[in-house]
Amino acid sequence: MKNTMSHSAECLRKAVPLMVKYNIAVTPANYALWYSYVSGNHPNLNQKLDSALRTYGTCPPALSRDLFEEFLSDKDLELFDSVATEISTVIASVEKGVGQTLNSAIDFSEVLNTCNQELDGFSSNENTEKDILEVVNKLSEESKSMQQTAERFQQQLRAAHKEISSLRSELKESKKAASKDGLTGLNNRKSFDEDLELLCNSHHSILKLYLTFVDIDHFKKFNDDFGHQKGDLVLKVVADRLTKHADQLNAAYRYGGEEFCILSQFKDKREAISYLEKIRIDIEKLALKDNKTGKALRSISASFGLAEYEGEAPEMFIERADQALYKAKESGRNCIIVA
Ligand SMILES: Nc1nc2c(ncn2[C@@H]2O[C@H](COP(=O)(O)OP(=O)(O)OP(=O)(O)O)[C@@H](O)[C@H]2O)c(=O)[nH]1
Repeated sequence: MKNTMSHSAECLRKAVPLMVKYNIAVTPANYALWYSYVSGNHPNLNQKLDSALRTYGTCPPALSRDLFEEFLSDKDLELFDSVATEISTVIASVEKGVGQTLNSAIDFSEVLNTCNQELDGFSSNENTEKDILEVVNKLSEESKSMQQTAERFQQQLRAAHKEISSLRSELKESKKAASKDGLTGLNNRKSFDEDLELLCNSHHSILKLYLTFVDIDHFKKFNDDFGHQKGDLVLKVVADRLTKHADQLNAAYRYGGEEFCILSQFKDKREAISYLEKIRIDIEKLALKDNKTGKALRSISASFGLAEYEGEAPEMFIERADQALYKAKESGRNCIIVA
């Protein structure tokens, strides 16, 4: 893969007309996808896109999403992001250069105007004076047109700069969205897998690493009695409780379905348990109401399975915390069990 700045800029430039041609929505995710297509980094991606274009004459949104997920790694997105940053920097420096040129053009024009005025009052040799005035007028005209061109150029650069800046912030947003759970807004399973791997591999802190599984009790019954939508509401309010207690050392995730998990760092198990106890009580105290009737819904509770990291593989760590959760359910639910 060619990795030069000009190659990257070329790819960015080529991506947009293709997206327009094939009627692709200009979202940051699609832009990154088509940037990748043009740069040819993933031959299989190109094959699949080409086949979609042959079949549908476009790439349907659902397929674009699948291709984005399948082919665009965080590394690709970082590369795309850094290309956008580089281009933005280049534009900024060119803009500065043009700004300076513009200023010198204005200076130049002023000098010429002054000369012009001085020459106006000069009358010793009419022919020479006329000649000089003509030259100065011509120079002055040229300087003005140079100034206009530079102004236009600067406007174009400003527009490009703005476009790249908003593209970068949108890309950041789309990356953020890719790491969050759509229903609860918590970190999603993908983020959990990444964070767990990272923490297990780099855990040398004086604090210990803990994993807790949190599972809502008798949730199936709640769904059955009040409907799936009310069930979703329960997931959201429980997620809110977890978020309320989250901080730099305690990150909460939706693991899947009605199951959540927390990656924490504490001095010891006692600290970890007292932290979880606060969350358990907060969930127990939730007073859910039916929005329409105002009637109180059934109270809810959650069970907790906690494991301290013992240097094992992440899967084993998960397994132990899961086992602890299983025991919490067996022990009557609404409690914390340590592996
Ligand atoms: N409303 C809603 N329900 C979900 C979602 N994901 C999973 N569920 C439901 O969560 C329920 C989980 O039920 P079970 O695993 O049997 O466990 P439980 O009823 O919570 O009982 P215990 O865990 O044994 O206390 C199932 O009925 C799933 O349909 C979701 O996103 N929204």
